[in-house]
Amino acid sequence: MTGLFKILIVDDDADYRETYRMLLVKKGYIIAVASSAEEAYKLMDREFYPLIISDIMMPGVSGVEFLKEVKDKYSKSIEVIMVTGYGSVETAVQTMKLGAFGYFIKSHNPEELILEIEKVHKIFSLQNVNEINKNSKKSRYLYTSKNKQMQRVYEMVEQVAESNSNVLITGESGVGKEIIANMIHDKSGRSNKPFIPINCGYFSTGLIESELFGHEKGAFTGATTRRIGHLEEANEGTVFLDEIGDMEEGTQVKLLRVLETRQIERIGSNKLIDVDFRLVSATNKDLVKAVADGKFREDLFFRINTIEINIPPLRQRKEDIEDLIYFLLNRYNKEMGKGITDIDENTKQQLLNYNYPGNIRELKNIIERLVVLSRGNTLKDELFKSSRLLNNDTEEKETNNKLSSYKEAKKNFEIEYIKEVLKSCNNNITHAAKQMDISRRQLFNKIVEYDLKEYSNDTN
Ligand SMILES: Nc1ncnc2c1ncn2[C@@H]1O[C@H](COP(=O)(O)OP(=O)(O)OP(=O)(O)O)[C@@H](O)[C@H]1O
Repeated sequence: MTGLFKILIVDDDADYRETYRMLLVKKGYIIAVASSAEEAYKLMDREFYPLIISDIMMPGVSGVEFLKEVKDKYSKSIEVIMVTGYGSVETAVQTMKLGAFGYFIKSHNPEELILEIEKVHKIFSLQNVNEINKNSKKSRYLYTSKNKQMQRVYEMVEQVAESNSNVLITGESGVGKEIIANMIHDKSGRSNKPFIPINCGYFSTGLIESELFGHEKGAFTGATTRRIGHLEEANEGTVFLDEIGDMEEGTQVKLLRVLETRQIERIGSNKLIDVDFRLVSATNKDLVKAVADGKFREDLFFRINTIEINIPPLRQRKEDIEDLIYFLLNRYNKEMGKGITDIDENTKQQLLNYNYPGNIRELKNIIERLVVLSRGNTLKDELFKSSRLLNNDTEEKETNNKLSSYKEAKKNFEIEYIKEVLKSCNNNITHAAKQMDISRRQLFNKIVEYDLKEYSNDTN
C-alpha cells in the first residue's frame, strides 16, 4: 500500500538522499528532500509530511534537535524515523524516548527501512490526516480580517473552493497568496489529495517543463531515471503555480494545451496521459500589462483567471496589523517557549505605523526577530536598534531625509541576505543556494547582478 503518502528525507549527504529518494519513488511514495533542518522547515511550512526520515548527524541543527522541533512546533502526529551510522546507534535509541518512531542503520538492508515506512503508513491510513493537517495550519495563520477587501477575499475563497474553476491570485510579494491558495485547496473537495506548489521563477525553461510534465529515462542528458511531473503527481489535487508571470512563452503554450485537453506528454514520450488537477496561479506582476507587452499569452491569461482574487497590501489594511502582531507574538511565544505577555506601548505604535513594503512576510520576520531577542516578559522598543528592518524606516529617514524606493529596499535586503548566507556556507554557492531554497543558477545570476563575487569561491 503506497497511495499518495508523502515523505520528507532530511540528510546533508546528497548521495544518500538521492539513493533513498529513488528507492522510495519506485515504491510509489511522494518524496521531498532537504539537505538540512532549516531547508526542511521551509518545506514543512508549505506542506504537511506525515513521515520524515532524518539523519542524526547533520551540520547546523542536529537530527536530535530537529526531531524535538518537529514534535514541539509542528505536530506530535508527524512520525520521524532517524537514520544513523554504527557510531551513533546509542543516540538513535535515545531518540525514541523523544518520540522518534524508530531508527535505521545506514549499512543495513534498505528493506528494513521500507518495512518501518509501511508501518507508519498503515497507522496513518487509519487516522484522519486531514484534520491533523488543518489543525496544525490553524495555529500558524490568522484567517480573519477587519478589512472589507480582505473579508471579500475570504468570502470568495468559500465561494470558489467547491468549483473547479481556475483561480488567479494577484497581490504584492508577501501578502499571503500561497496561504490563500492553500485555503482554497483545503476547503475544496480535493482536500484529501495533494496540494503541490511550484514556483515558476525558480526554474530554467527546460527544468520547469520537466517539473510540470515529467520526463522519460534518457529524454535528455542527465535524465537517468523516469520522473513523474507535478501535474501528473497532483492526481485529483491542486497545483499552485506561483510567479506564473515568469513562465517562458514555450512553456505557456504547453500549459495552455494541457488546460484545454487535460492530457500531458512526458518529455521524451509521445504517449498522452490523462491528468486531473485544479489550477490556482499567482503573480505579483501586472499580467494585463505583460499581455499588452507581448510577454504573456492572452489565451493563457484568459484560461488561468476564470476567477481573480486580489489580495491588498498590508499598508492598505492597517486595521489588521494589531491582530496580526498579537497572533504572531503568541505563535512565536509558544514556539520558542518565551513568556512574553505584553508589548511596550511605544514599540506597538512603531509596529502599527510602519509601512511594511514586504507585507505580512516582513511583519512576521520582525516579530520573530523581536521574540528571539527579547529577555523579559514585555517586547521593548529598544530592541528595534537591533532590527535592521525597522531601522530602514526610522534612522535612515532621519539621516537621509528620504525613504528608499521599494525596489531599492528590496535590493539592499537581498544583498545583505545573500552575503550572510554565503558567509554561513563558507562562500560555497551550491550550499548557499540550497539553504535559500533557490536554484544555483538563480543565485549565481544574483551574485553577478550585485557584484558579490568576492563573497563566493566558485563563480562559474
Ligand atoms: N494570514 C496569515 N497569517 C499569518 N502569517 C501569514 C498569513 N499570510 C501570510 N503569512 C506569512 O507571510 C509569509 C508570506 O506568505 P506567502 O508566501 O503566502 O505570500 P506570497 O504572497 O505568496 O509571497 P510571494 O509572492 O513572495 O511568493 C508566509 O511565510 C506566511 O507565514
